Amino acid sequence: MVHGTLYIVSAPSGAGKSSLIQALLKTQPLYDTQVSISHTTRPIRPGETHGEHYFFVSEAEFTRMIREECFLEYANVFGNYYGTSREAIEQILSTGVDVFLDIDWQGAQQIRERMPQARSIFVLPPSREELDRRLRGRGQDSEEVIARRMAQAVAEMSHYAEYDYLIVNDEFNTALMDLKTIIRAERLRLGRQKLRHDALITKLLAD
Ligand SMILES: Nc1nc2c(ncn2[C@@H]2O[C@H](COP(=O)(O)OP(=O)(O)O)[C@@H](O)[C@H]2O)c(=O)[nH]1
Ligand SMILES: Nc1ncnc2c1ncn2[C@@H]1O[C@H](COP(=O)(O)OP(=O)(O)O)[C@@H](O)[C@H]1O
Repeated sequence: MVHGTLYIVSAPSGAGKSSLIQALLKTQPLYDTQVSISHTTRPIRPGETHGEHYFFVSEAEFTRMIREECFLEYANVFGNYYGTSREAIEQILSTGVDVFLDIDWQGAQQIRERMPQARSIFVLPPSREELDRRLRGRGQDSEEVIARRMAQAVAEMSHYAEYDYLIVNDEFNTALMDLKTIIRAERLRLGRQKLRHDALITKLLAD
């Protein structure tokens, strides 16, 4: 069985990474690509569903999961804990499915250390003004929260050079095409193709 690829996607809040991942998933069958659902101690927002956007847990539960080494990575982001379940990821990858992690730069660093074969993608907005517009356009945050997010965005973006790929999400469909191109190229790597086309290669090279 060909092992799936783990993709890390990071971006400052509002750059459009959730929109890109969701649009990508719509074009890929579930047996090819899935997105990991993180655990978080952040309060649930209106419109969010437990087990769909996140698994919303208490700090006591999160601390227990850290102690029992349930997380492949975890980090404190904007004062709340977020973590990726080790068991879920390993199980999905072992069935040959590619998995996307929407995580911050701290989580990305931990994954790179533990799974050097993972691929990482950073998404940048086309300008600070546009990032500000997109945050406001979501209609989700107060003026104070937007100012805080803009400051945090600069801190997150300062880590862009640690990633394998960089996408500027200006025109949405172009950025989506860039994301699909990365995945397609990764699937065409020799190691993966050799396993996938083992029978064909054997036949072609037979005496
Ligand atoms: N390290 C880590 N970061 C995560 C995880 N899940 C989400 N994040 C990051 O936490 C940040 C806040 O996410 P969220 O609460 O959904 O808020 P929003 O994306 O800013 O609206 C984003 O940068 C996410 O990429 C995770 O499991 N691990
Ligand atoms: N290329 C784009 N052009 C214009 N608006 C965009 C683009 N990509 C995303 N958006 C919008 O920007 C807002 C933030 O996108 P979202 O995917 O929630 O960001 P993130 O997950 O990075 O926080 C959303 O309202 C989304 O519809």
